[in-house]
Amino acid sequence: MESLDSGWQDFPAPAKLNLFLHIVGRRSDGYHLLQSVFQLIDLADTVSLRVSEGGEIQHLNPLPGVPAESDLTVRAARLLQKATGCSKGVDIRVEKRLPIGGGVGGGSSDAATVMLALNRLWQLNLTRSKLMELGLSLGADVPFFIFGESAFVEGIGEIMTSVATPDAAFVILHPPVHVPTPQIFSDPDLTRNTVPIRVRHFDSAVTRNDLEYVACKNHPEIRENIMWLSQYADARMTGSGSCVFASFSSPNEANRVIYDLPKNMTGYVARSLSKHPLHEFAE
Ligand SMILES: C[C@](O)(CO)[C@H](O)COP(=O)(O)OP(=O)(O)OC[C@H]1O[C@@H](n2ccc(N)nc2=O)[C@H](O)[C@@H]1O
Ligand SMILES: Nc1ncnc2c1ncn2[C@@H]1O[C@H](COP(=O)(O)OP(=O)(O)OP(=O)(O)O)[C@@H](O)[C@H]1O
Repeated sequence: MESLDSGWQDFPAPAKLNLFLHIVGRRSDGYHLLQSVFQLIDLADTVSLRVSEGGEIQHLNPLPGVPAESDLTVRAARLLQKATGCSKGVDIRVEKRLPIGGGVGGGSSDAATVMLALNRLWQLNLTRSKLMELGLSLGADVPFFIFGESAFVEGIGEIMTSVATPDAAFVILHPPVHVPTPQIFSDPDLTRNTVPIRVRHFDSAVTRNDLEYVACKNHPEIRENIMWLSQYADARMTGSGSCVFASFSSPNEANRVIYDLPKNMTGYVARSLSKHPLHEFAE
């Protein structure tokens, strides 16, 4: 949340891991009903914003292959303008660290950060629940980042309950494949009938990621990364992939795993975050 003389301010957009992800049904519109524990981690993009007068929204460094108009940060700012009639504008830059299409929610988190930050910078005073409701139209994970703490998530991603998760260090591996989320959800081999969990908690022994089988079937590199990491701890995929992760009790332990990483693999160490850094930007 650094403020620079030029009017630019920096805001973090942290990633998430799905500690487990069960598909428990499908709605008539094709969207899937899930149960998941979402965990915030301290690996983050940086979103820089500069408020302008006159209402224009500009993305100054769009991602390769993502036109500014379809970037989730621009869409988030436009959505807030439309919902509130705010006449101010904003210039946007994003320093991307989170792997795109990695299942760590990078695009959704960038969008949530723009919404939380503009709620303050444009003095909109929207409530957290209103921001969550608006954010759902941008992506299924946006409400979680606005909620801003570890959560047991249900529905298509919009129903959440705060849940305590242990402090942990994670090793996250990024197999070199891009997994389009719609491709995974539309695969005929996806199981959609996991029996719903009744107790809202996380137990790695009785949970899994239901999207993992289909993702590994289409992208063997994901299976290879899971196998490698499984030498050290229970390893599984996050979201619709491609990233896979395992949990360790200390950053030292996680760093030792990264030390062993073969040269052709990419990995990061991250720590659990108990609250989103911008949590206080909405009530
Ligand atoms: C599976 C998760 O990664 C868990 O974190 C997310 O819920 C996916 O979120 P996302 O990548 O932001 O996906 P969205 O942009 O909302 O949806 C992409 C596509 O995935 C499918 N989709 C997504 C979420 C959901 N609960 N059911 C679905 O069937 C839909 O075909 C949708 O068109
Ligand atoms: N700011 C943004 N950052 C990343 N991707 C964006 C952004 N805006 C739009 N996109 C589009 O969204 C797609 C999904 O990106 P993202 O990195 O959020 O996937 P993901 O980590 O798999 O998400 P999830 O965990 O929610 O499935 C990208 O392929 C890209 O086309």
